[in-house]
Amino acid sequence: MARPSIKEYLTSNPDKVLVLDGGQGSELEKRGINVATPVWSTAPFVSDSFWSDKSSGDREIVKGVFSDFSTAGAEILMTTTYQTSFKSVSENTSIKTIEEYNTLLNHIVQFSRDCIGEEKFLIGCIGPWGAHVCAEFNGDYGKHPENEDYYEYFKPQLDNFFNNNNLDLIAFETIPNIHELRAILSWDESILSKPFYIGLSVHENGCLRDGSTIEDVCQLIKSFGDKINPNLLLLGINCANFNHSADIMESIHKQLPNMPLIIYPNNNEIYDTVKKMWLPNSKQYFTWDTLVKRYIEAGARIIGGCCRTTPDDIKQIAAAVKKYSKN
Ligand code: MET
Ligand SMILES: [Zn+2]
Repeated sequence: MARPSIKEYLTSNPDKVLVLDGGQGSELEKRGINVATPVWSTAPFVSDSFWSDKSSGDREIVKGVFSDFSTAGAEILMTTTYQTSFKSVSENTSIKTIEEYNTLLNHIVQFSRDCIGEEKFLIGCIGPWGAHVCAEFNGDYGKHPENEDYYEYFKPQLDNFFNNNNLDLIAFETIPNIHELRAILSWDESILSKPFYIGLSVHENGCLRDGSTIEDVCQLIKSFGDKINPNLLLLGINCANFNHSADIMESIHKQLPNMPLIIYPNNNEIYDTVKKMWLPNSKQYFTWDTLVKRYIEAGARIIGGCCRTTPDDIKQIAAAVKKYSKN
C-alpha cells in the first residue's frame, strides 16, 4: 500500500508520535566508514565502487545502519545527505556538474528507500550553510549573515528533493543562525513545495548558536502569521544537549503552543571542539523514558536521536513513545 502524505498522516492521527532514527553520520563512522572528509557522511556515496561493486563493504555498512535503526523501532528515517549540497560536493569531490550531482542524489535517495522499504517515511536531510563553513555549532556566519544568498546555496539540493517522490519530508537541520532561519521562512510554496521541517542548533540554554534567544526565534515565526508556508510541518531542535533538551522543548512549546515539534538530541556525550572528539559525560540527569514523556507533553510529534545515538537509544525511545503517547 502506498504511504499516505505525511501531512495528512500527522493531521488525521493527532495523538501519533513518530519514532525517528538516530545519528546516521556518527553511526557510519562507528562502523568503520571514513567520514573525516569535507563532505562528511556523504563520503561513501561519492566513491564509484559503492555503486559498481554490489558487495562493497561500505554498502553493507550503510544497509546495516538503516536496518538496525528500523528494527529498533524507527518509523521515519533520514537520508545521509547532511553535507551533500552542490557547493560542498562540487568543491570537494570529482562530481562537478549539476547532472552528475542529480545522479548522485537520485542514487542515494533510491538506495535509502530500498533499504527501508515502501511503508516507512523517508526524510531528505539537508544541513545548514554552517555545515559547509564549519559553523553549525557557533552560528558564526561572518560580518554580514543577512547578505548571504541562502537560496542559491540550497537550491540544487532542494530542486532535486522536491521532485523525488521517494522523499516524504525535507529537513533543514542544525540551523544555527537567525538570518538563515528568516530566509528559509520567507520562501513560499513555489520554492518549498513539499512538507518540510526546521531543526534549530541551540546552546544548552536554548539560545540559537548565534546568540538569538528562543523568544527572538518564536517571535520571528509568529511575525509570519497566517502567511507562513503551509508546508512547514514542524519546528524543533536537533544535535542538542541531552540533559537540557526537554527544558528547551518546553520553552518553545510555551511560546508556540500550536506548532507541532520535532526533537532529536545527541546522546549524553559532549563534543570537545579542541580535541575534536566526543567525550563521556558523567552527569546524566535523565533517562530516555523521562525525556520522551516530557517531549510528548511539550507537543513533540517526531522523536529520535542525533549525533552518537545508536539503535539501542532508538529502542529505548520507541519503548517510551509507546508508553506515553496515546496512539
Ligand atoms: C551534525 S547533526 C547531523 C545530523 C544528521 N542527520 C546525521 O546524523 O547524519
Ligand atoms: Zn547531530
